Amino acid sequence: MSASSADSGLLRRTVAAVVPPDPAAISDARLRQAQLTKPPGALGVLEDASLALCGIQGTCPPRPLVRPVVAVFAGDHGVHAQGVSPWPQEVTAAMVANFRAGGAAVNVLARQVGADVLVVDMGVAADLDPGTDLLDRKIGRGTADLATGPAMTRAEAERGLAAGIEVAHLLVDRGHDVLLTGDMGIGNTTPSAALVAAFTGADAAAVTGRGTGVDDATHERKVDVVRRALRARPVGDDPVETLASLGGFEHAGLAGLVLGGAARGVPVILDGVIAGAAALVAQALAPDAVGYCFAGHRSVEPGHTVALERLGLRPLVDLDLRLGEGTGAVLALPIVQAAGATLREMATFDSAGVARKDGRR
Ligand SMILES: O=C(O)c1ccc[n+]([C@@H]2O[C@H](COP(=O)([O-])O)[C@@H](O)[C@H]2O)c1
Ligand SMILES: Cc1cc2nc[nH]c2cc1C
Repeated sequence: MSASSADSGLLRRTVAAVVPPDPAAISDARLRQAQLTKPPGALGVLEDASLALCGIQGTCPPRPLVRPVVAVFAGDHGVHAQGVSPWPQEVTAAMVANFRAGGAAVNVLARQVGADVLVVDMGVAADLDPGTDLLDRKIGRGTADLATGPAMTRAEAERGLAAGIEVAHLLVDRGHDVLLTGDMGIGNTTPSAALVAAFTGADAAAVTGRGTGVDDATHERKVDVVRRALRARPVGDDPVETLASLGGFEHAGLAGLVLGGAARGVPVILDGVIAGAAALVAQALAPDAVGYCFAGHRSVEPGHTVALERLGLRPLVDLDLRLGEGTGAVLALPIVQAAGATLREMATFDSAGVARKDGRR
């Protein structure tokens, strides 16, 4: 079997394995929520998150999330040649080294919450030192330039999706019970904007932001690149082709991680606009996969808000972050954990002997 048919086979099987979150566990969670010693609804979004967690795990109350891991998918982008980022491409590889040394923001935040950080090389344009702290899934040394043609071949996009699925299986097999998405790739807010525009129909100007902090001229160039790519290669109804046309290797890996996590019944906490764009790919392939996702935060990038609306996910944290790496997902982890803990540990009106609103005991 060729690599490409093995990849498309894994993708097909994974999509078929994604079932909706367990409705019985969700309805048990709703009943239990109503019995907890608080006015109904008073824990707000935590209550919704607790129901979602029960659905994902297929049990009520939900199991505690004790083995979190951030998978940081890294890749470079041919579209960098269009001058869409003020940062040199070498920063991608340099930041990967920083993640591995434990010095990046995501490492600091991950240590705060006891999460492991694992880097996945999806296509960094440099040779990286091998090691157990790095998964080598390199598809190429950066994608092709999406401004002048498809960023990836279909086979490359399928390779990336399959790699992400395999990473999900590997991490769950290692005992991780919640997967957090991270990304690193200079230039990757441009393909993210293009994917969001492609999957939502939004205008390029509405979804293209300032990424790492680009000036007005660079921002205009980004919008133009996204608009021209969408015009040159109109979006069809095949999500893998759209991913290949406009996306990055890390988007493919992240979309695969979402599909793999959903297929394994494990919650996935999404980070910012790169993860949001990738989740749109996963949603187009397997709509029920979104039921396994939490939106960790809302990034400053305008395309992220558009993506979250299409995904139907409410961000748990909104702190004007625009870093990526998984930082927003990591900050949201304690909120998801807290949601489960309240459902698991709070007393009920009956157990605590607290009178209900109507005076009934
Ligand atoms: O997560 C986000 O929403 C986000 C928003 C802006 C920038 N980033 C990060 O910044 C890099 C891409 O920015 P740029 O300007 O080079 O396209 C890449 O490494 C991303 O992880 C990430
Ligand atoms: C320094 C730096 C760190 C990053 N982390 C994620 N994206 C990044 C982009 C830059 C430029």
